[in-house]
Amino acid sequence: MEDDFDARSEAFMAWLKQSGAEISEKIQLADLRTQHAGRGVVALHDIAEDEPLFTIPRSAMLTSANSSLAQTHPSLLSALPDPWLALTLAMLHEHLLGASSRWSPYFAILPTDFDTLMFWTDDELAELQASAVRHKIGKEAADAAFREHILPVVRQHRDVFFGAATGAPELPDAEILALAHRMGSTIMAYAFDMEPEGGSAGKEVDEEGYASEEEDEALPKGMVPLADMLNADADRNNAKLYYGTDVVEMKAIKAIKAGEEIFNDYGPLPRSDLLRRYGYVSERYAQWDVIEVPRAMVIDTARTANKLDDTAIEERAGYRLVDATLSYLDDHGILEEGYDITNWTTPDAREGFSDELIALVATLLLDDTEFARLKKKQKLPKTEKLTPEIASVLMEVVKKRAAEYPTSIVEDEGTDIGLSHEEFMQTMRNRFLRRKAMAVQVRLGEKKVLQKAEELLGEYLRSNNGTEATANKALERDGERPSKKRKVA
Ligand SMILES: C[S@@+](CC[C@H](N)C(=O)[O-])C[C@H]1O[C@@H](n2cnc3c(N)ncnc32)[C@H](O)[C@@H]1O
Repeated sequence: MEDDFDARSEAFMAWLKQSGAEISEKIQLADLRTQHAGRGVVALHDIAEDEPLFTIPRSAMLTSANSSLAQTHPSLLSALPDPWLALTLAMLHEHLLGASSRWSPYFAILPTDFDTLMFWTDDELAELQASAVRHKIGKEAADAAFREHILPVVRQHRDVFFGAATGAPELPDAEILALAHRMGSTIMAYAFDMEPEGGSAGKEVDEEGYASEEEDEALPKGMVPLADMLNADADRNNAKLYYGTDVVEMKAIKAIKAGEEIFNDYGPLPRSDLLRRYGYVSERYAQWDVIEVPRAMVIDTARTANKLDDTAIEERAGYRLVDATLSYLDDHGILEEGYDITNWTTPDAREGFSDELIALVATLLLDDTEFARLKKKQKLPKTEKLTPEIASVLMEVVKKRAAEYPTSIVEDEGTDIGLSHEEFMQTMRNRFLRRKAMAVQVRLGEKKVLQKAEELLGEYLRSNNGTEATANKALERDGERPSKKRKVA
């Protein structure tokens, strides 16, 4: 490779050691560009489980509290509404300081361009077809936040950001915003949540130890040099960052063989979110792919199945086109913008659907008397098992959602099957082809979740006589309900 890639890696490692980091002789910062994975950390020798890989002093981390701006103008940072914006401004200032920044050798190895969805063109985004991730990119929201909170601060404090203070020439608004996006996106893909000593204290985690995205967003962010050079590949994680008082420590959590890559854990993300946040996809994340079905689609489908009128719908679901009212389901925390259908690990059709989605459909399928009884008891329908009526509605939703994607699984699979390594690298070097290939993986994963849903719901309905059950629903509502009554609450 003919650029200064290796020289920058070496300068970074030397700077890190001077900053007080202790780094095991058994690991190396490696050039993984032939795998299209930038830099990564690899084992040079066998490493035992629990062995320390490196220790970074908290003082070497780039946090808003450690930054140069915090030393000279702390009020500019404390006035910002969240930790992400504070670190964005601190990093923007540090970037303008250039060679005078304490972190300049670190900045020299951080990315300057990204494949995260924020930076895709409309044509590139169109390759994601009907993926719900297109509505979650947050580009406008980030842009609005930078215009409201970053740009005015930089403009009002020209003397802090430009000229003699930093050595940087004054920049036009568009360039300041572009820099803010670059720093903001670096934080999204590289920063760690700065947990207090002892790990995830204070934040609520699920049974697998992951906090919700909202929970994570509230934590202070910090850039941890070298810890953020670890790539991730779903469940291949073999190292973990531990938080001490003055240092953070990366330790092996499994035995690692010489030559193997050392991986962190970015979480159980569907490929859509991996692409949105980190700008890459890998087949191993397919296990966490989801398809989101919009609430309105579920409600419309259930309403048609149960012939509910608008007043009844509004009372049950708070669904009104103009003015969403608080409703029974909303009060019970059931109403979400959309519902994720997740991948199956068993042949049980019920598995991929959340309790909230089942509760929504089940409530909308109740007749008036059942609904009144449920409301009186302030309960929700039971959601442990599917019923043929619920399965029929879900089947219809799944088919409607699948119809929103213009190409089939077979067509998508034809686009990138059997690439040689050279062809793969060729694709990866071309920005449009690379992004298209990643978009195809995302949309294909979502279609496969839908395909599985259709297959398992179909099997369930065939063995539970679902079609007949749906047809009976209208009769039931007209008072000809068969005597075999389903207990719902
Ligand atoms: C925390 S950084 C890891 C270091 C990064 N490779 C670098 O060179 O700066 C996260 C970024 O690394 C890349 N990355 C991480 N895991 C990867 C993988 N398994 N395959 C390809 N790229 C990966 C993505 O670009 C991601 O946004």
